[in-house]
Amino acid sequence: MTDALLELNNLQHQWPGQPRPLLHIPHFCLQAGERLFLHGPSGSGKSTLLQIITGLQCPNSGSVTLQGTSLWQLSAARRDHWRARQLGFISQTLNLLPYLTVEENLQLMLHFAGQKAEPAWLQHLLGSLNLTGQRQQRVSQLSIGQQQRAAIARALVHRPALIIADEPTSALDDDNTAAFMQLLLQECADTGAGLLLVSHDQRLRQYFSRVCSLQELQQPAQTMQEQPV
Ligand SMILES: Nc1ncnc2c1ncn2[C@@H]1O[C@H](COP(=O)(O)OP(=O)(O)OP(=O)(O)O)[C@@H](O)[C@H]1O
Repeated sequence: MTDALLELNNLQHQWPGQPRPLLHIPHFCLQAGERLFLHGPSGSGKSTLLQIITGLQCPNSGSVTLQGTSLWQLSAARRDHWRARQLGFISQTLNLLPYLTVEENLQLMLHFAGQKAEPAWLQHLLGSLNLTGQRQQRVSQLSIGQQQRAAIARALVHRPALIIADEPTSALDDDNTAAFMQLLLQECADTGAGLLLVSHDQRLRQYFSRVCSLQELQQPAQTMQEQPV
């Protein structure tokens, strides 16, 4: 028995037209409550890996196991169901609905997750992300940094077991980055969520218990190096 939250085994992926596999990860494990900062050069495959873990892109081979369930063996409907309830994903493209308000975007996420809004939690979440004044504004009327914070709120609103973030601070200033990280760490501590965050932003490394490069994940399991901070 293992209390692994996320486990990858013999994962391989090659995009059509590429001469060789982009990803080959023999073994990777993230425990519940663990916070991992993953980095690597542009184009090395970090976003591709996150798409595979979040159920958006099927790998060529290998397994992605989440809370003991093999993600890519589920039907598409059950995979969607799992994603809505257990996953909080902050993607580079944000994927908010622009014609809805910030609050409506959050309510929609809660609806998909089968949850009801807790007013105090919504207030705390939006306040922590400095979005109280934007709550009733349409996403299309927000600055890019405000949209990024709204996407963060949406990823956390249903209190997921696994939080995946792809460059979540690319449009944030220092104060908003610090506030976001404080909220994220508090959320992981409160709920025991695991966190996998991909970034080029070296300011963020200090907040993580585990830091590694994608290249290190691609080495055979017995020589894999992890670098504590
Ligand atoms: N849908 C796709 N179809 C074909 N090739 C793709 C697709 N998505 C990504 N790639 C290719 O896979 C490689 C890795 O891209 P990916 O976005 O995963 O890298 P990354 O490490 O996240 O980069 P960055 O740090 O710049 O965001 C690139 O060569 C890219 O062109």
